[in-house]
Amino acid sequence: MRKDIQEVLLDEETLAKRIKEMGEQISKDYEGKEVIVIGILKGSVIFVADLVREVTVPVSFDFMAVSSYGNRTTTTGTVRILKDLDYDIEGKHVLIVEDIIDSGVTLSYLIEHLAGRKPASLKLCTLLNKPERRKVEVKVDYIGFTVPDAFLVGFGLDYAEKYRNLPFIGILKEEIYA
Ligand SMILES: O=P(O)(O)OC[C@H]1O[C@H](OP(=O)(O)OP(=O)(O)O)[C@H](O)[C@@H]1O
Ligand code: HPA
Repeated sequence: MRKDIQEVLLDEETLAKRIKEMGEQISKDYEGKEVIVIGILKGSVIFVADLVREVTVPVSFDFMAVSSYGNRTTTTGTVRILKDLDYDIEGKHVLIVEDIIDSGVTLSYLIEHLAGRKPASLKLCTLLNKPERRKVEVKVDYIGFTVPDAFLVGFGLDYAEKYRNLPFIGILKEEIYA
Protein backbone atom coordinates (compact mmCIF):
# COMPACT_ATOMS: atom_id res chain seq x y z
CA MET A 1 0.00 0.00 0.00
CA ARG A 2 2.77 2.43 0.98
CA LYS A 3 4.25 2.26 -2.53
CA ASP A 4 1.00 3.74 -3.93
CA ILE A 5 1.44 6.91 -1.85
CA GLN A 6 3.06 9.92 -3.49
CA GLU A 7 3.51 11.89 -0.27
CA VAL A 8 2.56 11.67 3.40
CA LEU A 9 0.56 14.81 4.12
CA LEU A 10 -0.33 14.27 7.80
CA ASP A 11 1.59 11.81 9.93
CA GLU A 12 0.33 9.97 13.02
CA GLU A 13 1.77 12.43 15.51
CA THR A 14 0.33 15.48 13.72
CA LEU A 15 -3.10 13.84 13.53
CA ALA A 16 -3.12 12.83 17.20
CA LYS A 17 -2.10 16.31 18.38
CA ARG A 18 -4.80 18.08 16.36
CA ILE A 19 -7.52 15.56 17.29
CA LYS A 20 -6.71 16.13 20.97
CA GLU A 21 -7.13 19.89 20.48
CA MET A 22 -10.44 19.37 18.67
CA GLY A 23 -11.70 17.13 21.49
CA GLU A 24 -10.78 19.79 24.06
CA GLN A 25 -12.62 22.49 22.11
CA ILE A 26 -15.73 20.30 21.74
CA SER A 27 -15.64 19.48 25.48
CA LYS A 28 -15.59 23.20 26.29
CA ASP A 29 -18.35 24.09 23.85
CA TYR A 30 -20.69 21.34 25.08
CA GLU A 31 -19.96 21.75 28.79
CA GLY A 32 -23.01 20.73 30.86
CA LYS A 33 -24.64 19.02 27.87
CA GLU A 34 -24.80 15.55 26.42
CA VAL A 35 -23.94 15.10 22.77
CA ILE A 36 -24.91 12.54 20.14
CA VAL A 37 -22.01 12.02 17.78
CA ILE A 38 -23.15 10.86 14.37
CA GLY A 39 -20.30 9.24 12.49
CA ILE A 40 -20.72 9.05 8.73
CA LEU A 41 -19.67 5.58 7.61
CA LYS A 42 -17.32 4.40 6.62
CA GLY A 43 -14.63 7.05 6.23
CA SER A 44 -15.10 8.70 9.64
CA VAL A 45 -14.74 5.63 11.88
CA ILE A 46 -11.08 6.05 12.74
CA PHE A 47 -11.43 9.78 13.36
CA VAL A 48 -14.59 9.27 15.47
CA ALA A 49 -12.87 6.61 17.57
CA ASP A 50 -9.93 8.90 18.32
CA LEU A 51 -11.98 12.08 18.73
CA VAL A 52 -14.56 10.79 21.24
CA ARG A 53 -11.78 9.60 23.55
CA GLU A 54 -10.63 13.23 23.80
CA VAL A 55 -14.11 14.50 24.70
CA THR A 56 -14.96 14.77 28.38
CA VAL A 57 -18.75 15.45 28.23
CA PRO A 58 -21.12 12.44 27.95
CA VAL A 59 -21.22 11.15 24.36
CA SER A 60 -23.49 8.64 22.71
CA PHE A 61 -22.87 7.32 19.20
CA ASP A 62 -24.99 6.73 16.19
CA PHE A 63 -23.91 6.09 12.61
CA MET A 64 -25.26 6.77 9.17
CA ALA A 65 -23.96 5.29 5.96
CA VAL A 66 -24.18 7.43 2.85
CA SER A 67 -22.31 7.06 -0.37
CA SER A 68 -21.68 9.36 -3.27
CA TYR A 69 -18.30 8.25 -4.59
CA GLY A 70 -18.46 4.48 -5.19
CA ASN A 71 -15.25 3.45 -6.94
CA ARG A 72 -14.51 6.97 -8.21
CA THR A 73 -12.33 9.92 -7.19
CA THR A 74 -15.00 12.54 -7.95
CA THR A 75 -18.50 12.76 -6.50
CA THR A 76 -21.42 11.29 -8.46
CA GLY A 77 -23.42 14.26 -7.14
CA THR A 78 -26.09 11.91 -5.81
CA VAL A 79 -26.12 10.97 -2.14
CA ARG A 80 -27.66 7.64 -1.21
CA ILE A 81 -28.57 6.73 2.39
CA LEU A 82 -27.40 3.17 2.90
CA LYS A 83 -28.06 3.09 6.65
CA ASP A 84 -30.19 5.54 8.65
CA LEU A 85 -29.82 6.46 12.34
CA ASP A 86 -30.93 3.96 14.99
CA TYR A 87 -32.25 6.64 17.36
CA ASP A 88 -34.52 9.68 17.34
CA ILE A 89 -32.51 12.93 17.55
CA GLU A 90 -35.39 15.30 18.33
CA GLY A 91 -34.39 17.69 21.13
CA LYS A 92 -30.82 16.31 21.24
CA HIS A 93 -27.48 18.03 20.68
CA VAL A 94 -26.10 16.46 17.53
CA LEU A 95 -22.56 16.60 16.21
CA ILE A 96 -22.03 15.17 12.72
CA VAL A 97 -18.50 13.85 12.28
CA GLU A 98 -16.95 13.44 8.84
CA ASP A 99 -13.50 12.48 7.63
CA ILE A 100 -13.49 14.93 4.71
CA ILE A 101 -15.57 17.65 3.10
CA ASP A 102 -14.74 17.91 -0.57
CA SER A 103 -17.56 19.05 -2.88
CA GLY A 104 -19.84 19.56 0.16
CA VAL A 105 -22.56 17.51 -1.54
CA THR A 106 -22.69 14.81 1.17
CA LEU A 107 -22.81 17.19 4.14
CA SER A 108 -25.28 19.66 2.68
CA TYR A 109 -27.62 16.77 1.98
CA LEU A 110 -27.16 15.38 5.49
CA ILE A 111 -27.71 18.73 7.22
CA GLU A 112 -30.95 19.35 5.40
CA HIS A 113 -32.10 15.82 6.07
CA LEU A 114 -31.21 15.81 9.80
CA ALA A 115 -32.35 19.39 10.54
CA GLY A 116 -35.86 18.22 9.63
CA ARG A 117 -35.77 15.85 12.62
CA LYS A 118 -35.64 18.86 15.00
CA PRO A 119 -32.46 18.35 17.04
CA ALA A 120 -31.81 20.92 19.82
CA SER A 121 -28.60 21.81 17.96
CA LEU A 122 -26.76 20.50 14.92
CA LYS A 123 -23.04 21.09 14.40
CA LEU A 124 -20.50 19.73 11.96
CA CYS A 125 -17.00 18.48 12.57
CA THR A 126 -14.58 17.30 9.90
CA LEU A 127 -11.01 16.12 10.11
CA LEU A 128 -10.18 17.42 6.62
CA ASN A 129 -11.53 20.29 4.57
CA LYS A 130 -10.78 20.59 0.85
CA PRO A 131 -12.24 24.03 0.01
CA GLU A 132 -10.90 24.21 -3.57
CA ARG A 133 -13.33 21.51 -4.64
CA ARG A 134 -16.47 22.97 -3.05
CA LYS A 135 -19.65 22.83 -5.16
CA VAL A 136 -22.11 23.48 -2.33
CA GLU A 137 -21.39 25.85 0.57
CA VAL A 138 -21.59 24.32 4.03
CA LYS A 139 -20.91 25.93 7.39
CA VAL A 140 -18.49 23.75 9.30
CA ASP A 141 -18.04 24.27 13.05
CA TYR A 142 -14.87 22.22 13.64
CA ILE A 143 -12.13 21.66 11.04
CA GLY A 144 -8.98 19.64 11.73
CA PHE A 145 -6.90 20.51 8.67
CA THR A 146 -7.38 22.35 5.39
CA VAL A 147 -5.95 20.17 2.62
CA PRO A 148 -4.95 20.73 -1.03
CA ASP A 149 -6.91 19.56 -4.05
CA ALA A 150 -5.46 16.05 -4.29
CA PHE A 151 -7.03 12.64 -3.77
CA LEU A 152 -6.21 11.56 -0.22
CA VAL A 153 -6.25 8.15 1.42
CA GLY A 154 -5.54 6.64 4.83
CA PHE A 155 -6.88 7.14 8.39
CA GLY A 156 -10.31 6.00 7.17
CA LEU A 157 -10.23 7.49 3.68
CA ASP A 158 -10.34 5.04 0.80
CA TYR A 159 -9.94 4.63 -2.89
CA ALA A 160 -12.20 1.76 -4.01
CA GLU A 161 -12.36 0.58 -0.35
CA LYS A 162 -8.57 0.26 -0.06
CA TYR A 163 -6.01 2.19 2.07
CA ARG A 164 -8.43 2.95 4.95
CA ASN A 165 -6.11 1.28 7.47
CA LEU A 166 -3.03 3.39 6.71
CA PRO A 167 -2.21 5.19 9.99
CA PHE A 168 -1.41 8.48 8.19
CA ILE A 169 -3.06 10.60 5.49
CA GLY A 170 -1.31 10.56 2.15
CA ILE A 171 -1.75 11.69 -1.43
CA LEU A 172 -2.55 8.75 -3.70
CA LYS A 173 -0.36 8.47 -6.81
CA GLU A 174 -2.37 9.52 -9.85
CA GLU A 175 -1.32 6.45 -11.80
CA ILE A 176 -3.40 4.31 -9.39
CA TYR A 177 -6.71 5.85 -10.48
CA ALA A 178 -5.87 7.44 -13.87
O1 LIG B 1 -17.93 16.59 0.20
P1 LIG B 1 -18.14 15.42 -0.67
O2 LIG B 1 -17.60 15.62 -2.07
O3 LIG B 1 -19.56 14.92 -0.70
O4 LIG B 1 -17.19 14.23 -0.12
C1 LIG B 1 -17.15 13.83 1.21
C2 LIG B 1 -17.70 12.44 1.41
O5 LIG B 1 -17.04 11.49 0.57
C3 LIG B 1 -16.55 10.41 1.35
O6 LIG B 1 -17.50 9.41 1.48
P2 LIG B 1 -17.77 8.24 0.41
O7 LIG B 1 -19.06 8.55 -0.32
O8 LIG B 1 -16.55 8.02 -0.42
O9 LIG B 1 -18.04 6.99 1.36
P3 LIG B 1 -17.04 6.33 2.47
O10 LIG B 1 -17.05 7.24 3.68
O11 LIG B 1 -17.65 4.99 2.78
O12 LIG B 1 -15.66 6.21 1.86
C4 LIG B 1 -16.29 11.06 2.70
O13 LIG B 1 -16.30 10.12 3.74
C5 LIG B 1 -17.43 12.02 2.84
O14 LIG B 1 -18.59 11.41 3.38
O1 HPA C 1 -9.71 12.96 -1.19
C1 HPA C 1 -10.56 12.07 -0.90
N1 HPA C 1 -10.15 10.80 -0.58
C2 HPA C 1 -11.03 9.81 -0.25
N2 HPA C 1 -12.34 9.98 -0.23
C3 HPA C 1 -12.82 11.21 -0.53
N3 HPA C 1 -14.10 11.64 -0.58
C4 HPA C 1 -14.06 12.93 -0.92
N4 HPA C 1 -12.78 13.35 -1.12
C5 HPA C 1 -11.97 12.27 -0.88
